[in-house]
Amino acid sequence: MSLRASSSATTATNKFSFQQSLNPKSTFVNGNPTPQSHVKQLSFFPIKAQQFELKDGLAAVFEPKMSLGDALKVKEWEVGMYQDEFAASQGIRIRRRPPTEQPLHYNGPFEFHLQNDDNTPRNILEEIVWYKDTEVSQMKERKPLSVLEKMLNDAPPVRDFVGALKEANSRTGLPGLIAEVKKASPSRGVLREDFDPVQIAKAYEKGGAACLSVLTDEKYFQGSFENLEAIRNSGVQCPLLCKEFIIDAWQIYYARAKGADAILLIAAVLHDLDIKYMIKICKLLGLVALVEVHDEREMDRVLEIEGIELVGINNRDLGTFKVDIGNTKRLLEGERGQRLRQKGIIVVGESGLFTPPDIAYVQEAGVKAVLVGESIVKQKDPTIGITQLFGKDMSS
Ligand SMILES: O=C(O)c1ccccc1NCC(=O)[C@H](O)[C@H](O)COP(=O)(O)O
Repeated sequence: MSLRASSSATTATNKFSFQQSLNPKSTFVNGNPTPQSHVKQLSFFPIKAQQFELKDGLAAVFEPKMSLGDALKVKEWEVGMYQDEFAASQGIRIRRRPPTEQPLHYNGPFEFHLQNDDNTPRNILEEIVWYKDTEVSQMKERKPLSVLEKMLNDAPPVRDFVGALKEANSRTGLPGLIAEVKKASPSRGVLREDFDPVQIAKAYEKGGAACLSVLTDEKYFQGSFENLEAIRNSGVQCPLLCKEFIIDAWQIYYARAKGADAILLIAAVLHDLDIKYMIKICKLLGLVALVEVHDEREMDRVLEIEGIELVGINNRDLGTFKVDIGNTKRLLEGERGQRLRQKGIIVVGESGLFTPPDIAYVQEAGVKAVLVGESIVKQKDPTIGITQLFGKDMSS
């Protein structure tokens, strides 16, 4: 197998190699199983060929003479280096995985890890992403794409997420509601002890929610894909957003297989090439992506990407947990708001919405939909929670 490839990262290269990562055959190199971490890393950038400057100024490219194992190690190192560098060039501070492994230290019979800047997440979002990286690798091993293909054939048909939001907005004159089925969160702890996801979903639907957002992350939100599947099979008609930290295209296929109609892409975590590629996969599967931004720079990046139908403005800073609904207004002011309208993008106001004046404030700023969790999931009867949030019965 030739390891020679272009040394520059282009869209085409990424597309090709991403597809390679989705091919279950790529878990084998020369017939031998490849450690999953290598395959994942293989999926991004090609190995750089060694370039030598010749006397006449021409560059010659040589096939590196090294074992495949060594070549993969070099590649792993390169991928880690370039991925974060590339993301950083777009203002992304979240590192996809720890820059260095935690070295083991020995002291007599004890072994321990020393913490340093390179192996300690800078904030909760980075911690979630690092954990997700390991979790997804394990899930992919258990359910490679060949298995997912069969699950996808049996998946329920996709429902029109954007259509449901538009319909609710024109029917009520208020932003369409994406009601969040969330048991807990890192910032707020457990929101509801008696958490029955299907019962809550039914109560939301009865209260007039246009769509539902179902947390599937287990470690930090106490959610699950079983919850998503159970809601989808319960007779609830609302389209479903799989609220997950997506870092790998495999997760999109998995979400669809479990009944999702929409998925979340967080611009603070994903660089532009990832977002573009993942949107293509969504379109292939009939899903819509809610692309979430928190600041002007993320909004500007997203405005340059074609094919986006839904942009969420998160009022919560996922690094610091600070919530400010003024963020929605700030990001929709002036030219940005104008460009979003020209592109026909539906804007979703997310987080920290508790009262009818909050809803009026973000609606005034330009949102056509809102994503709400805490204020309605905590109510004894979430149906009444929705009526209180909007100040009117949203079901008719
Ligand atoms: O809410 C958190 O603590 C959190 C931490 C890290 C990543 C994401 C996080 N939350 C996701 C959300 O932003 C909310 O679930 C969603 O927008 C609803 O917010 P709310 O109505 O305030 O519950």
